[in-house]
Amino acid sequence: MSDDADPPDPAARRIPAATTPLARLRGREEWKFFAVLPRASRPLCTTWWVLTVLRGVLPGLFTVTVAALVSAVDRGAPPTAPILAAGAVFIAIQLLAPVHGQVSVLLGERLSRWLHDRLLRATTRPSGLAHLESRELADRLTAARDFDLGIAGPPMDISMNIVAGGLVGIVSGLSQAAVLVEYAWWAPLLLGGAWASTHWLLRESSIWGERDEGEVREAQRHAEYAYRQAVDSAAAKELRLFGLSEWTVARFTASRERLVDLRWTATRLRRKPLRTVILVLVAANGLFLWTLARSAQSGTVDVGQITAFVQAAMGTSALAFGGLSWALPPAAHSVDTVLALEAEMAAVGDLDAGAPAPVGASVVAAPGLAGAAGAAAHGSAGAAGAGVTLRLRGVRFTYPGSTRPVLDGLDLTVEAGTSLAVVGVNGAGKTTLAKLVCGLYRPTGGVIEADDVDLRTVDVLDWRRRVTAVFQDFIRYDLPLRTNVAPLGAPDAAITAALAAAGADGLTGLDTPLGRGYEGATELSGGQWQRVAVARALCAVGQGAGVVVLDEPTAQLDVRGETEIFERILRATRGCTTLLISHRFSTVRRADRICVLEDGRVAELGTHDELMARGGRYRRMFDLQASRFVAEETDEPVH
Ligand SMILES: Nc1ncnc2c1ncn2[C@@H]1O[C@H](COP(=O)(O)OP(=O)(O)OP(=O)(O)O)[C@@H](O)[C@H]1O
Repeated sequence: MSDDADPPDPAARRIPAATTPLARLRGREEWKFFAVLPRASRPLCTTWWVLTVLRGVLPGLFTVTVAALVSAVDRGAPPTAPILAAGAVFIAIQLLAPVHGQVSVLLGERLSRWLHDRLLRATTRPSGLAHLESRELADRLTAARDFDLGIAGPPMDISMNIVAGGLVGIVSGLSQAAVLVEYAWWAPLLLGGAWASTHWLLRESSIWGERDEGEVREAQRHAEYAYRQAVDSAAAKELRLFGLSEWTVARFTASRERLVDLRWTATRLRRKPLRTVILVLVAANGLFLWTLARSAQSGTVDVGQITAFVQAAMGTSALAFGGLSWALPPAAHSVDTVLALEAEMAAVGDLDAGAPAPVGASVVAAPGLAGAAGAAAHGSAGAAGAGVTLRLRGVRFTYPGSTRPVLDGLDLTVEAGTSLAVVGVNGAGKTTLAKLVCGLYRPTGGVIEADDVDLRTVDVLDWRRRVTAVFQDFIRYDLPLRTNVAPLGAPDAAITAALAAAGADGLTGLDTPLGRGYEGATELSGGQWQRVAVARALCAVGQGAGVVVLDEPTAQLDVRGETEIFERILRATRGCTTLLISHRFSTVRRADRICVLEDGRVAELGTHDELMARGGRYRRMFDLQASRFVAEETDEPVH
């Protein structure tokens, strides 16, 4: 097989340009925007369109009723019916406007919700992680979220209102232009064409087009990043300690100013076309009004008709450039990006995208899963899942977008039910190895086998049910302790047993929320949180996981706590296959075997005693840490 193939470039996955006019129309962002509205809410969308057409037609009707009134007065006929009709139309115009506004806002909110659902699906569904680490996709995600962030354009509920106003203008302009047909066939074409040309001449969206999109996205990304730093509590300590508050605000302001500049440039771009627009409008309206005046002089139109035609000529101006050209492009762009992201993220993030399973292989259940289900049924922390033998053969791995292999021909076997510690300098690839074993990435070369079954042929979700882990950057859920230990639920007995095994019993009640997000919540220390994360992994073991990956699980614990908890972990995971990553040799030495990772391969492998006797890298690292440790904490022997 071909190893270290270049990672897929998401930008290369764009859909080819459509060729037929209909396909081109359907490919337009504006088309897609209107096409998704019924999916956000069919009743609201129907009401919105009905109100749009009604509000568009009513001004034309008002013109006709007023003209009828003037004619009646001119002829000396009773004016009651035209007065009542004009009054009814006027009241309808006044009433429908706020109702339409409210419906627009509601529809905009529904659309936002629908887009959020799609975005969450796009980011969480792919089985791997590469889509979240791609800069190109991260930028597109930021652009897509603008309907929510409102950085480059108004938020969706406001956009929807502006779009509604713009569409009403177009329908009403057309209905007024239609009145002019009675005067002359060319009049609606002349005036309608002149006013409509402003949409084309004054398009400000050019600045947000392909040419400048990169700049806009970069400014959006920087603005969002600075904003997050300012509002997230995680960054609060360093911002204050290093005196970075003003600096962060300045960075946010600079990015926002850049966006405003880009928009101002777009506005300036309109200066030249503006002269043309004024010329076109003056010429068209002048020609029409001059012709109408001559008709009035010659007596070919009566006073009622003159009233109607002048009013209709003015009403046709509703066709002119307005909010539609301003609000629709960014809103439609967000929708288009959200729709495209689902496929693009899946193409990059799905583990099997572009990497077909070996010929003749079919997807099978994870090894030992039957045993896991049995253990899960018991629901006790003691019923550990069966371990599997993990075998890595010539494993290579290069991160997407990088050219440097992190793992480069790694051969390693961890026998079922044993523990293996992995040590190595920072950046040696220990966490990467853990992520590969967890099935979060596929190797770019070589094979990982579980009980002699190639993991590429195993359903990744099945496999992940067999594996549990404590990562360095584990999640601290702002939720009750119970949910933190068993997010998908488990019997209380299993949760309590897992907490006890992690030395976290007595921390707080199972129903007490952790973190600051809830009333009556308890805030834990770093070490206490780490015990909760360990309990989560041990609870999964009780539920049937047989492979345990521990990436610096005790880094935030004091030395006594670390020794004690690791003993507990080993006891609770007896029978499991355990991969331990740690820089603390007092923990590492307790593993059945230890491997030293260097240059993407195994440099040394053996038990603690074997490696010490060999006097190689492991021994040097161990002695270095032991001597420092003894110097600093003479009362705490390491051997
Ligand atoms: N998501 C990523 N994208 C690109 N490169 C990455 C990514 N994660 C890690 N790397 C690179 O891969 C290499 C190995 O990283 P890894 O986190 O596996 O090292 P480690 O041995 O666990 O280090 P440490 O002891 O510091 O935790 C590093 O050079 C790192 O820069």
